[in-house]
Amino acid sequence: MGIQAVIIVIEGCDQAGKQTQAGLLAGALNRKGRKARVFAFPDYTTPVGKMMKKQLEGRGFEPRVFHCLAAANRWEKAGEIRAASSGGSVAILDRYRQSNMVYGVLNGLSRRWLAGLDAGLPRADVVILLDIKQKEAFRRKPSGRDPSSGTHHSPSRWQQNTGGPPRQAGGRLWTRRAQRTRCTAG
Ligand SMILES: Cc1cn([C@H]2C[C@H](O)[C@@H](COP(=O)(O)OP(=O)(O)O)O2)c(=O)[nH]c1=O
Repeated sequence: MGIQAVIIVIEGCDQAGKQTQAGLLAGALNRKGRKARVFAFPDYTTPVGKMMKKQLEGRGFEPRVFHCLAAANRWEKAGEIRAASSGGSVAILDRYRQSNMVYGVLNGLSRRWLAGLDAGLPRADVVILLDIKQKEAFRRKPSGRDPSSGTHHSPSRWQQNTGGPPRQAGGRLWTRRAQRTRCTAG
């Protein structure tokens, strides 16, 4: 029997170190003789990614449009992710559908609606959540946060939407989704 496809997702708030850990993991797998490719989302190089960038930079940030685009951005890459995770190779995803769920809920959107956008995409085998405190995230990046970020809005706004501070609410959602993900990687 051949080696299973492996998709590893690394999630977490802004500045959690996702890119760094994705790179380290790819390097470690390469040294063990496994092919590994890192995909970072949003991928701003694609046509949809360029639209996301405009949404993040523009004044008229519209959550429904942004989260649709974020899902479409993954669909643009679905074929490449499938190819990169086949035949014993590993696809490492720096943010994936879990981000849309967490930030989407924090933006006041329904889980069902958000889940529908990503339904059918390649599924993760492992989801790793890098959990850092909001204070530490702000220490690493004090300003210039984008409008979809769970640390962008004032705590009171998030309190209204989620019943808790962003990291806590995000953490709970991320954890719940991560627990549901069956771990099949060896
Ligand atoms: C991938 C993704 C990101 N996001 C949010 C998280 C961030 O606040 C924002 C931008 O992502 P981020 O990881 O901060 O990208 P970069 O640092 O390269 O600009 O988009 C979603 O809301 N849904 C998604 O599916």
